[in-house]
Amino acid sequence: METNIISELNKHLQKESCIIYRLPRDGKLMFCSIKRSIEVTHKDFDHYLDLQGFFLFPFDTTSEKAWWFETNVNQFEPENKSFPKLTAVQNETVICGNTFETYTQQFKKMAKALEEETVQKVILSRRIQVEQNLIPHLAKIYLNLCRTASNAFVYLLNTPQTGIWIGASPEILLDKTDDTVTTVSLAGTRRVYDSEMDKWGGKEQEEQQMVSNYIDELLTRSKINNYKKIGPSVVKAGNVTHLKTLYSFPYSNIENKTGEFIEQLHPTPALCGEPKEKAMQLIRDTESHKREYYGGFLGPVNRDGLHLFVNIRCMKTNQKHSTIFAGGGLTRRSVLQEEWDETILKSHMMLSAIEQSLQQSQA
Ligand SMILES: C=C(O[C@H]1C=CC=C(C(=O)O)[C@@H]1O)C(=O)O
Repeated sequence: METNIISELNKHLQKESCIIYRLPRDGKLMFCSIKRSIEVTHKDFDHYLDLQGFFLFPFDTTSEKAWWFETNVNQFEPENKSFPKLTAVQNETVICGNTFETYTQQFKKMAKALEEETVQKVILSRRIQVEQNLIPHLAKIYLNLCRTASNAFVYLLNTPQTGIWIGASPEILLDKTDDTVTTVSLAGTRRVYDSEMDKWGGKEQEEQQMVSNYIDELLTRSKINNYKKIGPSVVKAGNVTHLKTLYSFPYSNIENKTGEFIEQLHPTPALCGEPKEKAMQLIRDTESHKREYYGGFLGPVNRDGLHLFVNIRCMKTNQKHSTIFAGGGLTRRSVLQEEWDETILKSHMMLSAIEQSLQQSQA
């Protein structure tokens, strides 16, 4: 059966452009062919809400384009949904990326801005490169991600405009199902094995609280008073856990102004920082890479719903190499080595999926 899915995936990947996605906790793989690619902005966002398509927005709309892809969608339901567990990464020698020295300099620059209270929180990200052509293995990598990250939105996107991206995001940006809108405040990271609430330190609770405060303020400013808030609770995302607060409110609050609302919501302090503009500038001045679509958002839309996820735990790939993006929230309480280790931890789900697929290909 698995060979079947892999050959379906490979067939689909032969196309010049395509998108494959699986919604969280869903057994169905959605295969989308792209009929049209249209450059969009937040302003014309609502125009596309009744059509069948897929949005892709970058982290920073001043440096990359945002897209709406009109799609034809076919559903594929694999029979075997009980996926085995992945092995841990064994061969770390294939990887390289920002050195610890570069990361240290960037951390120090951000720590100074935190110390001087220019910002209260800022996200420092880095890239981890795999020096290998992973394109022949993408179908297997994708399935391996579906196995490990059952709570995540798992996608694979290939378009001439954006290149190939693959990821398994645990973070909803905005979901609209049956006239209810959901968003989340997700932040703070720990290994899966120490996931009980009382093990969470002040730094993680504080950084997640900053995201919640930001959402609370936005909802109040937008005069959305009838919202429900649940959490924070501990949620699992592959090999890590996060703190999550769930927000929901009736769609009527943002009807005809969903794009405008999203423009204010994204990027939250889970990906940018607090205050937003200063954190954004600090990221532009400090990181030596462009985030491109990492930290942006993406997901399908049609008349029945809108499912947007923040593009984290993702990788961009081409025939020469692949780049995994991983970041973490810095506050005044951040410790250099712990933040560096956290980026390694966050990249492990993708690295394990790669490693496993390479082993499967050799077997
Ligand atoms: C920025 C990332 O994660 C965000 C989401 C959850 C927890 C995070 C944290 O603990 O720092 C980040 O805010 C990433 O995975 O690259």
